[in-house]
Amino acid sequence: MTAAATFEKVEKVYKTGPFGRAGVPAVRGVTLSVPAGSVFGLLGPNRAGKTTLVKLLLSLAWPTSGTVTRLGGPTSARASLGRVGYMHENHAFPRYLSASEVLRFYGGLTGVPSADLGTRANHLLERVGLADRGREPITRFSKGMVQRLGLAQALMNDPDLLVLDEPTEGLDLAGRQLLRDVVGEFRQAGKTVLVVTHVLNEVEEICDELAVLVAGKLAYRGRLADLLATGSGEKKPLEHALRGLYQKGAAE
Ligand SMILES: Nc1ncnc2c1ncn2[C@@H]1O[C@H](COP(=O)(O)OP(=O)(O)OP(=O)(O)O)[C@@H](O)[C@H]1O
Repeated sequence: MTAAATFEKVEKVYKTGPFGRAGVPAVRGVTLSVPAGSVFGLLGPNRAGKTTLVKLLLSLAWPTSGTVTRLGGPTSARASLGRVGYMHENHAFPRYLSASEVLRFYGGLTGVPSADLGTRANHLLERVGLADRGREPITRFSKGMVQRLGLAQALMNDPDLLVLDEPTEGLDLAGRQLLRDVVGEFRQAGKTVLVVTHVLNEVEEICDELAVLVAGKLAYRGRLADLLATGSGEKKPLEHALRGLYQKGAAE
């Protein structure tokens, strides 16, 4: 099976302190493959290294050692970034832009031909329920509206790999359904979705496979169904299984 992303013996130590002499180990010896066509969850407690793995995948950071591949090539091959959509946890869109301008700006950055930017932006504004607000400055947007715009932005380049970081944060029920629909379309099209989340319902509803990081190390990699089986008989099987992994990982 081909992989949308691979991490091979990856270590990431952030340099801190005067002259970068101190180091924070964020990822410790992670070997992991995200199969193409899967809806893959990345879970772990706070500071586990989840965002760091995503940054390594998106060339926003570089491993201290080990190798990371994206869509079949090294992450240094920037062209493949044009096939990735990234819905950030905290969108920092330029506040002076309108929603439509945000989409056209980011679409341009990810290689959407300029002749297609307007049509694509209008289509996606409609898709995420913002068709009547496209000309408004986003300073007037609520948190949920910015989140919907973030989803539209991640879809501008019709990506093969969609990375969602805490995607349901701030979304109402209709917004969550929209997100599930989008993920369903990716699954049907044989495309890959990588979801970083703390929301367990979300994991149970959309993910096929998952990886659990604890203190920078891989604590579990496998099918959701198999992890759920380890917590079977419990009222909240996934929560029970994860709690066990988190405790074991923290003690190592
Ligand atoms: N730029 C940075 N410089 C120094 N340390 C960093 C940097 N970014 C992250 N870290 C540290 O790396 C570790 C892992 O952080 P990371 O953001 O990857 O975790 P996370 O699993 O995404 O956490 P959360 O669930 O809290 O968002 C933490 O100890 C964090 O303080």
